[in-house]
Amino acid sequence: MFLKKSMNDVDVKGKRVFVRVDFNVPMEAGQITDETRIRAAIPTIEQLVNAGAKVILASHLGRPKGEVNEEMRLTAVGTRLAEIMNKPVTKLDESIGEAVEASVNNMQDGDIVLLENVRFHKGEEKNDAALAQEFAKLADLYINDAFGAAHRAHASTEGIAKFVPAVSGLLMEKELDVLGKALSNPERPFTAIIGGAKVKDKIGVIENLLDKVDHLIIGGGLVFTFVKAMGHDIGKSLLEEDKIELAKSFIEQAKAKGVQLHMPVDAVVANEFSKDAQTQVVAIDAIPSDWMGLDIGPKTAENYAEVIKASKLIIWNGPMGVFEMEKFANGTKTVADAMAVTEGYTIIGGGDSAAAVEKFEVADKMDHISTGGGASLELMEGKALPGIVALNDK
Ligand SMILES: Nc1ncnc2c1ncn2[C@@H]1O[C@H](COP(=O)(O)OP(=O)(O)O)[C@@H](O)[C@H]1O
Ligand SMILES: O=C(OP(=O)(O)O)[C@H](O)COP(=O)(O)O
Repeated sequence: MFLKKSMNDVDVKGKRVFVRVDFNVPMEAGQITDETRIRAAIPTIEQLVNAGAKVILASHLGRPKGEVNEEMRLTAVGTRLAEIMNKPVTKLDESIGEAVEASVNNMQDGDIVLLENVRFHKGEEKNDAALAQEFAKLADLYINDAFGAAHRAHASTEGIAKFVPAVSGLLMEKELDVLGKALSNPERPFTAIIGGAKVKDKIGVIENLLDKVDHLIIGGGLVFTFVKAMGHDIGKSLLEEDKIELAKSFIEQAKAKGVQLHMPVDAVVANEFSKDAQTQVVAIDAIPSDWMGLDIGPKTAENYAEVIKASKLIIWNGPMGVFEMEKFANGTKTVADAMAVTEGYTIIGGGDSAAAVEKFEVADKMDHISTGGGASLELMEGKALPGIVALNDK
């Protein structure tokens, strides 16, 4: 149950509405390479425009560390947004100050202004109250629609909510609704697939999931810490030495809790981390000492696909191998294809798994692709997200 006030609960006509969105899109040479996050915010923006609000959009882009960085301006995002909306978007070069206030004062109902990258100010990530008040000055109402940044307690995601009425946007509600429902009352069998490289970030998730899922599938770089915990040599594969004991305890806990923990039976190993590396498929207990595991093996991939096809709810976060390189893409592709055909409800937890389903052209077969990687992980871990906690209660 979502107990926070929504933009549907308030009157926005004629109001100056500060909307925090997550326009943190990948860019290459000044070009947006994936506009999913812009498109995901459109329903909120459209509804506000149609209701006669003055729409002031704010976002971060990248990690400029509190300084102006020409490559991290939101100019290209503003241009693209105007094209998608088929409507002018006034992109400003600042996010606070007199010039911004003057532009906002000139807005007509239904107009859209896009502020500059809020992380050009040091106070943003420090959640500085003075900066939050500068943002609040611009607005009669605050809407947080930045699900991807909801796990950050920053001036434009959390601080501002102390100084102006604060409600959630449509994307935020949809993300919380889908992820919240899936986790609070899951259809079973419920399967979670955790892969990728960030052992530290994901170990907490694994622990939390052991209380919720029927099947836990582990792959990617982080699986080798588990393989090591099982007593096998892993050669030069990725290892988080200080997490071996924890991995052992998870294997024990999974048994005790009746969770089926699925681990690789084979792996694709390489003599170096390169797209041109020599490769071979080996049993998981036979990784040669000078080689590294860069993908799950074909038998493992098939096993995982079977579990996915027999599940009613599947959440996937993190690739099964170094899928960016052809030779190590099979595990991730096999999982993506199984996600595409399963009758279960499929959720992709942002980040590289979202990129993978795009790459393997099955994105349109997924039931929900979250716009937040870190945010959906923290939600799965059962953590409260500061950007949501800060909103007004219903
Ligand atoms: N066996 C592996 N060894 C090293 N890196 C891997 C391995 N498997 C996957 N990766 C890498 O993990 C990265 C994604 O990890 P991570 O950031 O944790 O996932 P996500 O972005 O989905 O949260 C990918 O770039 C992928 O190449
Ligand atoms: O891209 C984001 O996170 P994600 O890669 O975990 O989905 C969000 O925009 C948050 O960005 P941040 O991790 O720099 O705070």
